[in-house]
Amino acid sequence: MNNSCTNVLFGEENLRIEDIVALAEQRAMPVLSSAPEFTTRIQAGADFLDRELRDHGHIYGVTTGYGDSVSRRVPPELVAELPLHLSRFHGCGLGNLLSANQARAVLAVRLASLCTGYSGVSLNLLRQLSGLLEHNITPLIPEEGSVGASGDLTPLSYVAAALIGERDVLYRGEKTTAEDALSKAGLTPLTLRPKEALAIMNGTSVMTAMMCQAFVRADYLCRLTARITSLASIGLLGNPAHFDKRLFAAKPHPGQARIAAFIEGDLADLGANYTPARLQDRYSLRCAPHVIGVLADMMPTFRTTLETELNSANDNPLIDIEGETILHGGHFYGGHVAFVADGMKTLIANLADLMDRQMALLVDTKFNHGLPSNLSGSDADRASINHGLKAVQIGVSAWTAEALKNTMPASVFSRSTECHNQDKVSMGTIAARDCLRILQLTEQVAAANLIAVKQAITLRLKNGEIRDAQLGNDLTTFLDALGRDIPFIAEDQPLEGTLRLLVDRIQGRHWALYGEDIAS
Ligand SMILES: N[C@@H](Cc1ccc(O)cc1)C(=O)O
Repeated sequence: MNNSCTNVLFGEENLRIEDIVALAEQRAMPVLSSAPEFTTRIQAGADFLDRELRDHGHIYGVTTGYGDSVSRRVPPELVAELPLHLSRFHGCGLGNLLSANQARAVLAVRLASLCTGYSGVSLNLLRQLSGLLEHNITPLIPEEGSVGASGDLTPLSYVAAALIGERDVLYRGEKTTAEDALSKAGLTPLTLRPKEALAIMNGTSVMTAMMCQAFVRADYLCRLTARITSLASIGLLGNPAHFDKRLFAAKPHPGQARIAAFIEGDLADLGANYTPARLQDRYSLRCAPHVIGVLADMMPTFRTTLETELNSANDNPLIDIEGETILHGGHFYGGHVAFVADGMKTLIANLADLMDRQMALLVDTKFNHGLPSNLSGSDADRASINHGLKAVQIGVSAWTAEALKNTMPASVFSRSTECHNQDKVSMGTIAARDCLRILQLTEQVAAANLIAVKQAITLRLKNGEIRDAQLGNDLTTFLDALGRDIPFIAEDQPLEGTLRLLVDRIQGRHWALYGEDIAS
């Protein structure tokens, strides 16, 4: 991971997923464009809204109630109070709070949408939103309560609240009131102009933020699973010919071919004298590129879809500045993000399942071609009391089962809600939360497999069944790095600490893997 701090410019070029992740991980600071085209455009949107209100006096969400309450007319003397009500009546989120990292991603993603200039918000609002990021004031956002169409209304109401100095935030690592944090940071609580609460809340920014972070984790896990497959193959005395590029030219899914090439490269130094234990390995080795490759092939599509959403005006109504019109539609609908999340979570859970099968082969003397039971490295006279990785493998089964269970698509569970105004919704935020949970579980499975493959290869080297030189440079460097984190398991020992450390390493994208992202 690159730790140098850069700037991410809002209001000019399209943003990339990595920009959002860098802001979330505090490796970047937001900068609002000072280009006259941008500031003029934003100002023009706010001015047009003011004019519309003055001249015609009838705008959805400005002079009407919200959603199904559209036919309720708000008299001019109450218009100014309406945004505050929207932010407050949606203050009903429940469940776990988003992490500070996630909350920063949400702020950044919402800022990106508002900077497209279709929401009619003031420059002042954009500055305040950017100010929360700059001063690291992160709203405490409960993760439950969004149906993902009508936007992430409830979780985003916590962003609106922080901007106006209501509810709680994290500031300098401490929980405090938004009012207190704004004052300490030298910011003035925002007074919401007409439509501004709706503009902050009426979009897909929570699910999109979650999926930007999921995307980067999925990319790393995709490559890590290829590396684990290489090591599992050596540990099981597998056949490297399964990854021959001629095979993959004959069935040329590009992502699948890349994964096969990664593994083929890892195994290239095994040499002509190496004799695999079987002519054809079981599918969890032989078909690994076909499993990992599906994710690798879908990642570019996931990127395009997420980045289109990220750089879009996901709000309603939109202000068409050039045409001086108000466009009423449904751009708060998170169907695309929901599908990316539902699709990605299935592909990630398949990686968990693949690694679970690989580990099952490694620990079982019926399949592991001469390795000790449960990969225990104990001396022979103490083998009767040592159980090696038995419990870790049971854990892997549990994490895998839970990951697979969570693959139930969320997007098909649309509920008609809000007096049947929102009678078809995306459930994209639930899908994104599932996806993050599945990523966590699969990272745990990968951590366990790292212990297993490292132990298996160490045992092979000890027994002289393979030689150091056969591992090649990349695998040697990787195994050396693992050796600094993972003990050789001779006598039984608790491995929770090692597993947690490895999960942190994975989430921090600690090891360079194949020198490239899958979907860069
Ligand atoms: N998303 C709705 C607005 C809305 C806002 C808040 C609600 O509670 C309900 C609906 C629309 O644009 O039509």
